[in-house]
Amino acid sequence: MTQTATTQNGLAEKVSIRNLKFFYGQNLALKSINLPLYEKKVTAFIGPSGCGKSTLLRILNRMYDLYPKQHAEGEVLFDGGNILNPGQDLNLLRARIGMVFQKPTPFPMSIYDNIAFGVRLYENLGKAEMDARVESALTRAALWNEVKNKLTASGLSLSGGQQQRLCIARTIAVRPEVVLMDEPCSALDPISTAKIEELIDELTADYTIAIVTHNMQQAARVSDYTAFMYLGELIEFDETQKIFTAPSDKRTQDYITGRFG
Ligand SMILES: Nc1ncnc2c1ncn2[C@@H]1O[C@H](COP(=O)(O)OP(=O)(O)OP(=O)(O)O)[C@@H](O)[C@H]1O
Repeated sequence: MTQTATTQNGLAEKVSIRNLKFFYGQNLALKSINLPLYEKKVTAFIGPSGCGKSTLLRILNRMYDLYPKQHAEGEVLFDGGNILNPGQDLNLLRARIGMVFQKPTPFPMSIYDNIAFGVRLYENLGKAEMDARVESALTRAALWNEVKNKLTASGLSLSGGQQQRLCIARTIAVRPEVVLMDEPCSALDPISTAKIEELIDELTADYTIAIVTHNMQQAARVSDYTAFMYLGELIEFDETQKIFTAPSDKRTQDYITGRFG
């Protein structure tokens, strides 16, 4: 049973980040961040290089656990539980909070198996059910028509833009609740970028999405909420339209108008 807190503005907080600090060794990279991710909304993280956007995203599915000497303090509440707790089941967490990386990273296996591989880790589906799951994930990721006749071809044989859509299909095939995207279009041409942006728009019907982007226009186009970060701090969080038309903080204003960063 999913529990989600509803806030005063009527939106449900799928993830609540509270007093979050993050350390690389002794270095404090995030300074007490407080932020909601609203359910079935897209939240963009923007800010100059090194401000902590990727660090924040990687905390949300405990990617940092793979590295010694990195640790987080505070709370990241996901359906009421703190995912930073040592007892958190990381496999389960990563099935529920999936991630798409900057560079498309298909597995060196067939298009079909790229999708089925992750599903098999969590579910024991029969052939017909798995076929249906693969088709629906590829359809949701707007890739089915391009690959339906070559599902046994290697995922690596696809173009960069197709590979990124394959990675998105792979992520949603395990039916996560939250999808994290770390600059998902930075390695793509404008047409593939437009496809991914359309896809993000469609996915928001079912998923809560957090996206890191350097591209201001992209943040303005795809997100409902925007968090502006600077030097490890969250400077401003608000509706995207407000951030881009009437930000409260001068540093946000300077950044979105290209005065620094
Ligand atoms: N593996 C690491 N070890 C030590 N410090 C790190 C490591 N990764 C990031 N940092 C530091 O943490 C801070 C935040 O980095 P992060 O990559 O999260 O920023 P970012 O906003 O995503 O930057 P960019 O836009 O350039 O990707 C920076 O000061 C960076 O130098």
